[in-house]
Amino acid sequence: MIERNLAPNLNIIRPDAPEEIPVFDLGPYLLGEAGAMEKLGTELRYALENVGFYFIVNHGLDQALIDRTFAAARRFHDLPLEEKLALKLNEHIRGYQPMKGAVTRHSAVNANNLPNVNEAIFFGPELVDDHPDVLAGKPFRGHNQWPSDLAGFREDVLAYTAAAQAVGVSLLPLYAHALELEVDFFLRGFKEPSFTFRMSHYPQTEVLQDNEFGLAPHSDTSFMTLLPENEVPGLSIRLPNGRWIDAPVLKGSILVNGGDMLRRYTNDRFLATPHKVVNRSGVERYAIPFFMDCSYDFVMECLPTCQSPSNPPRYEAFSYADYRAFYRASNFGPTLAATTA
Ligand SMILES: O=C(O)CCC(=O)C(=O)O
Ligand SMILES: [Fe+2]
Repeated sequence: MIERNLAPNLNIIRPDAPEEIPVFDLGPYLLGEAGAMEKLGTELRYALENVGFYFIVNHGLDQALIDRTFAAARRFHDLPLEEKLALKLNEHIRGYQPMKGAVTRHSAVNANNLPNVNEAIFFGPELVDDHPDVLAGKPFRGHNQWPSDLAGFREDVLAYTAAAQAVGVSLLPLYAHALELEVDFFLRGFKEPSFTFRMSHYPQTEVLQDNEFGLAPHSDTSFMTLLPENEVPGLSIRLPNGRWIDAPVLKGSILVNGGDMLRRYTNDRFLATPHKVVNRSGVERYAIPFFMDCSYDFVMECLPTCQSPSNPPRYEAFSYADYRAFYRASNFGPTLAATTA
């Protein structure tokens, strides 16, 4: 059972916390240069203990594929509403969530009460019809819903999610080093990563009500979120010193952050830093965050290097499905669907 202790460390404002989001060049590490893994891993520890966000550059994800995926998000959201509504979000977090279709109630930093001014379509791992989990009706293990009439869309989404997953997995040895664990520690738990891939559309909005956002202040649920650089601004981040900053723009980068599953797994050692979106750019904004988690059946037990007799585990062991079910229940509003990622 997951208890409702949502995010204690978010309430602690640390005036001394850094204001900069670190930038990591993955080039030498991906080439296997001696010492590169240890150096980056140590820097990653600092980033996740003190900021909760970092940029990666030279990450190996093809920019043409990123561009095509942004274009695919636009093409999807340009479809007539009836076609999108035919793919209505199902209980497995796959499908279309209409504009203002969800309230982010699950937030430790703001009392959100108005629906988010965005629409989105969600995908998860593509499972074959006779996958044992599908046949068994396991939660969050259903089918993706694809638009019938959008040439190349499915191929682009599948190529992008495979590529983003490869980037996420390539970072896992750094997380292991950061947490003083054997280098392949997380690779074992992430053999078949769970993920949610979200393609969001934020219409440009000049006038917002009080407490209304494109996406209200929230922390992600994920172990790791990968967000490719967006040419349209709108994302801001609440740093651990309590200050909101606009996310810096860094050409060709991917912004990575930790969510609540990482925070719980690390006994609150690594941050799940809140962020929000408001699109006042004057143009339509699209975003393609990839939320990556461990294998479906893996159980996250408080990491050995994140506990001690004076710092015992604060959370019971949990699986991806346990956390998603808890999140859905705690985020569910009386009339509106829960937000999903
Ligand atoms: O739109 C963005 O830039 C960020 C989106 C986000 O934070 C989310 O979908 O969880
Ligand atoms: Fe987010």
